[in-house]
Amino acid sequence: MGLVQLLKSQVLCHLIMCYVFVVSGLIINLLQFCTLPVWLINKQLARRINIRLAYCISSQMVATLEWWSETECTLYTDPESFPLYGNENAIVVLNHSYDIDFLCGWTFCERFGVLGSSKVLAKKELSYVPVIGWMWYFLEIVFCKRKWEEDRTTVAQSLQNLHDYPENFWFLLYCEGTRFTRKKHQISMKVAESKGLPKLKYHLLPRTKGFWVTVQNLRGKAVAVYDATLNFRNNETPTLLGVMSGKKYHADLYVRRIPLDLIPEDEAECAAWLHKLYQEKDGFQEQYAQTGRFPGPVKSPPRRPWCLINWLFWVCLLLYPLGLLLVQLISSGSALTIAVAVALFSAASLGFRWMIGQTEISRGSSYGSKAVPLNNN
Ligand SMILES: CC/C=C\C/C=C\C/C=C\C/C=C\C/C=C\C/C=C\CCC(=O)SCCNC(=O)CCNC(=O)[C@H](O)C(C)(C)COP(=O)(O)OP(=O)(O)OC[C@H]1O[C@@H](n2cnc3c(N)ncnc32)[C@H](O)[C@@H]1OP(=O)(O)O
Ligand SMILES: CCCCCCCC/C=C\CCCCCCCC(=O)OC[C@@H](O)COP(=O)(O)O
Repeated sequence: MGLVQLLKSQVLCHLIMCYVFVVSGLIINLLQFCTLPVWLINKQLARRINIRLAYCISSQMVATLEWWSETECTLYTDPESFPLYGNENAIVVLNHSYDIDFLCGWTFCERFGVLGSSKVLAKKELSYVPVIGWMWYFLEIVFCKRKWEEDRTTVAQSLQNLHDYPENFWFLLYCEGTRFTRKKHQISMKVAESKGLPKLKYHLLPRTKGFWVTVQNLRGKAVAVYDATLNFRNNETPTLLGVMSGKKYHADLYVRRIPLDLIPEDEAECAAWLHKLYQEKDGFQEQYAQTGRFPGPVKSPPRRPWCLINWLFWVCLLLYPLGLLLVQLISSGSALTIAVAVALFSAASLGFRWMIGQTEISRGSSYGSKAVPLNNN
């Protein structure tokens, strides 16, 4: 292990990264809060400001992946679709199998210039996570309780609000509804069996209602569905802590562009269409397992320097006051002050660990791990 690699793997280094991320994030959250009066006067201006403020937060995590861990992100896609990415509104359907699949998604958003405006159908619990969850509130992210009776109206309304959104966005849908685990897979395959659907090897059975409601409510705004299938080379199981420790991963993403007009409007037909899509995705994963690559040519966009520049800006801005504080603390010589500082430091470390834990499948929810009574209508 080289010296730089050794440095990157140090806990102290991770704590400093978390400190910069959280403190800059809270400053940005506060700035976002200050845009509320602008909403009343000029909603589109407020949205544009929030897109840029959100970029300052999410791009820090992208910079960690691209510049700190130097993870390689390869895109498999057809050259005709490539020029359209980033220049239109689209719904992205992605498999939910890795701790950092969202971060790989963000990396592609960054490379195609839609990181600040990118959206997702997210579980409500994430809206309470400081920095990211609070940022999402101002970005008009669509939250769901994963209780259809409650979600059907709120999700549709939030999607309708996006019709006059001023900048291009990608709307991410994890149709599996939760992250892949062996147990959740077994249960969802029992559901598939009871519904007479073919089994999937690499995916959970997709939940179709969120997809249908999204497609129906974004018609006229989004023009395509991007079917995105992610995998990692050499059976890598990437984690956020691994990325922060400077581990280099190799992500491969296969994207097919499907015009939205081709997706059926009728709910049952749309559900059948999505099930078929997941069977195809399963086939792509099987091909990847056999050959180590997805179909089609490779057309990877290069990483851009902006997220690194933003990150360095916040590092420089926030490390100086931290250094000053430490010097003052030590020179004060007061045992009580030092004890309080140690307690605060420990509490902050636990808070950082909790935030990182939100990305970990091993700490995921129990959603999808219990057999739900089937509605055989
Ligand atoms: C060029 C490059 C291209 C692309 C780059 C890639 C990506 C970049 C794009 C954008 C990035 C943007 C942001 C990313 C940043 C961060 C994202 C981070 C995280 C957020 C992710 C989440 O929070 S995922 C969880 C929330 N989302 C969802 O759940 C969506 C999917 N769910 C649904 O659609 C659901 O239907 C629902 C939520 C709307 C409602 O859920 P509910 O449970 O109430 O109802 P269901 O209809 O799903 O359930 C009842 C039916 O399901 C059957 N059933 C029962 N048990 C199971 C089971 N175990 N598995 C499957 N199905 C089951 C049951 O039988 C019922 O069936 P019916 O036939 O009666 O419908
Ligand atoms: C610059 C370095 C910064 C390092 C510090 C980062 C601290 C982490 C900050 C925020 C973490 C929140 C990220 C939210 C994204 C979580 C994505 C996710 O995958 O959610 C799970 C959800 O789909 C399904 O949940 P379950 O599988 O049902 O449970």
